[in-house]
Amino acid sequence: MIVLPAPAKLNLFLYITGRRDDGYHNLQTLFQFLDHGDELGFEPAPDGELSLSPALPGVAPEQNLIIRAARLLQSKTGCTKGARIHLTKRLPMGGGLGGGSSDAATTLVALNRLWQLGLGQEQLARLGRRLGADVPVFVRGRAAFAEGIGDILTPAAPPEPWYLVLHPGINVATAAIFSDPDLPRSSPVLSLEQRLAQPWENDCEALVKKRHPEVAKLLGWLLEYAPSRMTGTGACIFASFDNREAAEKALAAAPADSAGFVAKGCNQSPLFTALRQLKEAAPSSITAS
Ligand SMILES: C[C@@](CO)(OP(=O)(O)O)[C@H](O)COP(=O)(O)OP(=O)(O)OC[C@H]1O[C@@H](n2ccc(N)nc2=O)[C@H](O)[C@@H]1O
Ligand SMILES: Nc1ncnc2c1ncn2[C@@H]1O[C@H](COP(=O)(O)OP(=O)(O)O)[C@@H](O)[C@H]1O
Repeated sequence: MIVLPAPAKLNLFLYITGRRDDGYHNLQTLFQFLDHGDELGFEPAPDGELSLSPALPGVAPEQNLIIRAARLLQSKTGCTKGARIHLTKRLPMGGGLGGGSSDAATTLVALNRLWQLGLGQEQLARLGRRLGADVPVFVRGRAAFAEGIGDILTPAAPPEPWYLVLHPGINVATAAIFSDPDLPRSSPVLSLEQRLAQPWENDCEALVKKRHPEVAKLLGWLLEYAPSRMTGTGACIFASFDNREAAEKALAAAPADSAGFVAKGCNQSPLFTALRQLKEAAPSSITAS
């Protein structure tokens, strides 16, 4: 069995620069990975069989991005091999941490190798884009400044601090935020250098705080410790710290109705770190790109 991580991401900043004819929005956002996330195990199975265990509560297997990624790979390549996939789910769903997208990306990368399909990263990222706007950055595995709908990527190397990530115990539906008339949609298009030099903000934050007072309350609490923001369309918020101990200390004091974790920011995805380690351990069974 191949076991690989599906790390979380943070949107260190997120600006909405316009609405497109297809209903999607153009963004300027900075993605960074965390050394915390889901974990997936992959075993070969015969006759194109695909199974996922355990099932995710509230998500039918055929709707799960893991099965959808595997089916997309089968149908695009005509591959008749199958897989049994085991999921250890740690990331909250609808938390703005990209868990579903990361699961899909890890599935594409892992099955490309398990089934020896030989697709390149570019092809996998293009397939991933059909599953979700956030999938390509996880397939590429490098911290990035993203434009377009989040899929036009320029590698970036922001500082890699320790983060405290807190979840207020509610889920935010990405589509509901993007369809709200009150969402600001007219941030200017700036260069990466200009964006990095300005204060880092999230255009979705004020609206999510208004719709979900739980997010506003928790953010108010965290701001007492360190500069804090929301990731993606929420519901999770994060603050950066110089060291792990300071982040752990804030976590220990967090309100009882929140949940959270401490993790390190990573400009290289833990998925690719794990693939390299696997390659070093057994060069013939798996290759990292
Ligand atoms: C905005 C972000 C920032 O990371 O939010 P989070 O989901 O992580 O919170 C993501 O790009 C989300 O990516 P992902 O979750 O893959 O989005 P998708 O499944 O493709 O789209 C969900 C819905 O969000 C809206 N959407 C998404 C991305 C985008 N650039 N413009 C949009 O308008 C669309 O209404 C779409 O129906
Ligand atoms: N493997 C998966 N993990 C998480 N969510 C999934 C998965 N497959 C499908 N979904 C659906 O995608 C939605 C968004 O999930 P997720 O990526 O965790 O949130 P976000 O985009 O806010 O970070 C979930 O609410 C769920 O309905």
